Amino acid sequence: MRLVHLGLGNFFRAHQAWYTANASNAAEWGIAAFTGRSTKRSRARVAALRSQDGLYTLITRAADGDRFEVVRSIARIHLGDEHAAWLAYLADPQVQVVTTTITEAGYLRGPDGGLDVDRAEVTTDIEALRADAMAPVSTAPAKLVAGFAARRLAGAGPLTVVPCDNLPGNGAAVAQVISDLAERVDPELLRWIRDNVLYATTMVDRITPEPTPEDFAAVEAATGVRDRAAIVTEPFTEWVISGEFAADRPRWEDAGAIFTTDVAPFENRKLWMLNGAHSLLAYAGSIRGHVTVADAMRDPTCLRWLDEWWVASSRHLSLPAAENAAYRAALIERFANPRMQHRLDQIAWDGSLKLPIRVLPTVRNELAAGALTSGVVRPLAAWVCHVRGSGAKMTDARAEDFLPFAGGPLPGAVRLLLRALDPELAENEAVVAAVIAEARDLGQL
Ligand SMILES: NC(=O)c1ccc[n+]([C@@H]2O[C@H](COP(=O)([O-])OP(=O)(O)OC[C@H]3O[C@@H](n4cnc5c(N)ncnc54)[C@H](O)[C@@H]3O)[C@@H](O)[C@H]2O)c1
Ligand SMILES: O=P(O)(O)OC[C@@H](O)[C@@H](O)[C@H](O)[C@H](O)CO
Repeated sequence: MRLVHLGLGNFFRAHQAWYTANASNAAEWGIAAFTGRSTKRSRARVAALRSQDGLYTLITRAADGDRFEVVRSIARIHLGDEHAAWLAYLADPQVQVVTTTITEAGYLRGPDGGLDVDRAEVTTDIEALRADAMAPVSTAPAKLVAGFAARRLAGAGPLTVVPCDNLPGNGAAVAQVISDLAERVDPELLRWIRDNVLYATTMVDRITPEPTPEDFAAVEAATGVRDRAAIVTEPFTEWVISGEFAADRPRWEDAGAIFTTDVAPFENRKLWMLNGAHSLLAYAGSIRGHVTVADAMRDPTCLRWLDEWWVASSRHLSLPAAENAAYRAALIERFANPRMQHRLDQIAWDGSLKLPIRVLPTVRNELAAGALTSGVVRPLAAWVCHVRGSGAKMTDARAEDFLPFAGGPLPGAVRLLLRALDPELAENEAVVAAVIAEARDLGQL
């Protein structure tokens, strides 16, 4: 094992595990994969993958047919609470890379981007690590810090963390939460981390929905194998990576990954145009009764909303306009793939953490340009409606911070809900008025 992954979910199997399997030096890079948590869903995944020795079928689903491929890069499979195994891998000098896909919520960032030290689970983990730097812990930042403590003790040398979640500047973001946590645990350990751990920054892109029983049946029909760990993804895939690596790494570039000095222009385009549009459809499209992205793409009203969103978001990107137009054309084709069942309620999860990343930059940019239109605030208004019970069912890691303000007359609720996303924006009367008007248009009284 030379690579450890935290957050064994759908996306990792369609993306990083696939790139690693297709690297020219793949034979040197077995992955030990851990789920982020130990939920019932995680246990089912672990059981399915273990029963297949880590092998699984990747279904690449184009509009005109499926391609089936067995991915062979996962060598060990663990539940998130198998702490002794986690420490043992991180203490092994052969292990030189840690990748993560733990969702935006998993980094436990507060409003300033640093570690949210007011959260109970963070406090509990800090106390545990103060007593014993390798104690069992539950949060991802604490697991990484405990792993680094084990690595330091073993003298196993430097390594690189490669975050693969939809967070802008994800390398700096994870470095910050690690440093915030380690400084509260042990200054010596913090020093070691600063000297030995490097963080890559990545933009990741490949639409990967939750697989369905029909997907498992498709694998069985085509290959004769009953594969309960199969994953469906789209043909399009992108991985843009920047940053130095502390030691060795898989040659992901041989599988198509792009190494660059600045991920930000690609990251902004992806987060604003793809993920922003996804969130728009998740909230506004589900209010119109749509269940999947492809359903919404058959609705001319949703297409008009997307058009308005893309005009607004793309004009603030630094990449050439012609490239952005091509990206947008490709998005229309990707979203409309009629054979992908990408559920809007899956995309809608954790909106309070996603909207500040995917939607608010465009709202601020358009506000600064004096161009605040209904098309720009629609994702925010639709999220307000979603929180007040319209469209897709709400699931949000921060629900307790804003749900108490969601009821009552719309104007007051809009102001308080916006405050939960961005206090400054909530003070802007033009924004508040535009969101109220658009929420009314979407059916709120
Ligand atoms: N699915 C996609 O199309 C896609 C594409 C690009 C990027 N991503 C990124 O990957 C992330 C995961 O997507 P997925 O489709 O694999 O989801 P998933 O639900 O299949 O897997 C999520 C993984 O994260 C872990 N996790 C969830 N909450 C956590 C928490 N609070 N702390 C620690 N671990 C936690 C889970 O245990 C699981 O291992 C997304 O949130 C996104 O940032 C996904
Ligand atoms: O994965 P999430 O929950 O951050 O966001 C849901 C979708 O917008 C996302 O998964 C996209 O499909 C993906 O980012 C495409 O690369």
